[in-house]
Amino acid sequence: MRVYTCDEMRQIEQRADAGGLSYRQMMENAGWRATAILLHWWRQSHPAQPVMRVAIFCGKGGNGGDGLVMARHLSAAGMAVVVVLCQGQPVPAHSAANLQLLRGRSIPIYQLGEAAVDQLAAEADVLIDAVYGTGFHGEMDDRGRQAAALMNSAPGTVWAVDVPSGVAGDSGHIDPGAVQANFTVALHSYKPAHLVYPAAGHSGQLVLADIGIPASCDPVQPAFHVTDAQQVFTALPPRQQDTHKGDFGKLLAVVSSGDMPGAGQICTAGALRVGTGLVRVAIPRPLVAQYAPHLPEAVYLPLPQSEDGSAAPGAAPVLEKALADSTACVVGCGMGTGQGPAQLLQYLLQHAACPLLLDADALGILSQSPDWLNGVKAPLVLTPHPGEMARLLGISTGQLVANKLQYGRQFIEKYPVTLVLKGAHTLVFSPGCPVVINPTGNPGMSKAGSGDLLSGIIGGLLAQGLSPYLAAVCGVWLHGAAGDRCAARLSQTAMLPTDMQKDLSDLFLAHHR
Ligand SMILES: NC(=O)C1=CN([C@@H]2O[C@H](COP(=O)(O)OP(=O)(O)OC[C@H]3O[C@@H](n4cnc5c(N)ncnc54)[C@H](O)[C@@H]3O)[C@@H](O)[C@H]2O)[C@@H](O)CC1
Ligand SMILES: [K+]
Repeated sequence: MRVYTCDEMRQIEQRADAGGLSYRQMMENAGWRATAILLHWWRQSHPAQPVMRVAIFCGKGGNGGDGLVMARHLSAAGMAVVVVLCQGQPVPAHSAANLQLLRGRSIPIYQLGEAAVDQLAAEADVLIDAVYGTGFHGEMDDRGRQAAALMNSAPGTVWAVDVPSGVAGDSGHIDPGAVQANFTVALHSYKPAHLVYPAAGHSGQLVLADIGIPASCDPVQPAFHVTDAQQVFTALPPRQQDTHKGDFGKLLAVVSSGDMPGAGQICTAGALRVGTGLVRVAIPRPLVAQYAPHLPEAVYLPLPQSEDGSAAPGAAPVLEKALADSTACVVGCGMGTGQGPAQLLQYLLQHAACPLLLDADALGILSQSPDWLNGVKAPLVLTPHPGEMARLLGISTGQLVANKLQYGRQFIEKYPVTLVLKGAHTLVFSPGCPVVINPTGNPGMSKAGSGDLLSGIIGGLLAQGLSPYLAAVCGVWLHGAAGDRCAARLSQTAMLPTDMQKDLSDLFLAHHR
């Protein structure tokens, strides 16, 4: 799946133009393809109504030019088209030329603010948002907001060309007046804002339009990447015949306290289900009897327990031998945030040579002392949800969510870790790598225990020798894909993280692993 930034798109278009596909032709192709897609949808969804009433809201740039091309083709197809110029006359020559082509045809052209426009918007079956595209920056001006408000309040279906107006294609910043589209026709490639939530929620259903640009014009190292099954199963080598458990890694899981025994159990199961050779579980001693019947494959490292049910202060040295013998370590799931767990985390950060995954309570402890990340030798993977990430940064969850890409990038610049920022379309940030957008998963996974399973999956892949970046990217994809299978089997409402273990095995079976 192609995802290119607005800047990359400009370079792609430059290369296409230099290669002989003119800007004017690209605009013609964009308007023509978007028209074909719209007509196909209309004829499928409204078979008894041959004439669609369309109001096309055009800005002054290239996006508006696409709208003007659509006006010509929709009118030629017999649709009742009106054009509303929202920012006066088009500026780029190829947009202006397309306005010129409309003169002399029976297509009414209005200026935004004319009395008839409100009524036309209210009567339109389809409203086309061609106000701003990849050139949008900053805040919407009054006219942009006025056009967006008309489209958003109209009863018809809103189709956005390229990007819903008011949504910044790269950062995903959403202007308060932004268009809420039912459909968005993305030109040549998806833009980050189509896939990164909450901006993605403004696009409605996405349709990708080929506008004739050859793949040779695409960037060699794009800034974003969307994971697919092929990448995951290439990174996970098949298990060879002549192997033993030592070939598949040893994971140390430092997890659980008295009131959260399940978190560590789900994490451990996740690690085992992705094929880890050996999982050692360090938990407060009284929990061992609870765990063992459910997870007989695990090896237990009992820790002294404090009164609050978590590991007691002074327990850390118990980990020494197991840590030295591990190929990865997961810390946090349900372990508590008191003095004992804080000491365990600090010990692991100071002593681990193997990759270390920090989740849940480990992130809670870390938010009190983020400087603990300085000077850590072990490769680190952090798996916060937005609330945990906001606490780590000392900002509100709202601030974080509105600017996920910016905060994620800044964080890995400050601390060279692999950051898995969880949520719909989880993001993975890792130094020197493209930002990865995960396409799998569904709202049925928004349940306690889901993150613990993910930690176990990524931890297990780390233990088997995948790099932090690949372990995170593949782990997040597998977790979401198992969730999608589970939702199809049990419903998003009823599915549980523990159910997803079966789907994880089905997923491996389906890919002959
Ligand atoms: N460059 C090309 O060759 C192609 C461009 N195409 C279309 O052109 C779009 C990009 O065109 P443009 O770069 O002209 O820009 P846009 O059409 O996205 O932006 C419209 C105009 O609004 C201005 N603007 C941006 N932010 C504003 C704000 N906050 N307040 C007021 N005005 C603001 C921009 O400077 C621009 O003049 C693409 O999204 C796509 O729809 C397509 O026709 C395919 C080919
Ligand atoms: K638009």
